[in-house]
Amino acid sequence: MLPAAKLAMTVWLAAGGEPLVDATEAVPDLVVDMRYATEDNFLKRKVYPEDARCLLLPDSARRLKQAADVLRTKGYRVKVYDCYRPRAVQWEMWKLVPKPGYVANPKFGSNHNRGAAVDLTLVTLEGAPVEMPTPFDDFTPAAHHGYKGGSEASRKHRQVLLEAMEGAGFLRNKMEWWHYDVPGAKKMPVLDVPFTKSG
Ligand SMILES: C[C@@H](N)C(=O)N[C@H](C)C(=O)O
Ligand SMILES: [Zn+2]
Repeated sequence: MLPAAKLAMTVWLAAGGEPLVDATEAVPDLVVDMRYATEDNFLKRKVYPEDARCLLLPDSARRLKQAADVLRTKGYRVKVYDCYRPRAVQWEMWKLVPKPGYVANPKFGSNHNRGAAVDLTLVTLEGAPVEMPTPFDDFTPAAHHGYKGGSEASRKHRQVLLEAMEGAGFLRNKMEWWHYDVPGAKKMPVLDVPFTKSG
């Protein structure tokens, strides 16, 4: 990769805080499907630029690599749907779904706004979809970790993902099988920087 491109992979906080890193640097086989950069999301419109990357705090990226390394040995790769999310987008989400648990109140900030949360699923090593209890951002009880319905395979996959993520120190969101936070996230600053800002 060209040095300039590598440099552009890093977003520095306007206030001089910790830089966000591109998660594909830590997890080279990461499948990136940034849903909010498409119309295939619950807002039904693009709220990110088309070239939005999966940006995370270094600690989040390190933990994601740890989980991905374990999952690979079990025959899975990780596919991310969302990583860092500008706070302005959080407000757009909250206007539509003001339900804490499913969407964090932007007044306090989502851990996505801190680069300290990731929305993800499993795919096979070849990148094929793996059955989960619900589609991404299905804000119903079927998305809860305690949900006992759906197929046995979907519950097993949810559990495989959960064990890998908790093994790497992530914390589950009990209402969304796809959402994980890093511990201590709330101490990190809420951000509203673009996906491409560097240096
Ligand atoms: C909107 C959904 N993908 C999500 O990330 N929800 C959590 C609770 C959040 O907004 O932080
Ligand atoms: Zn999330």
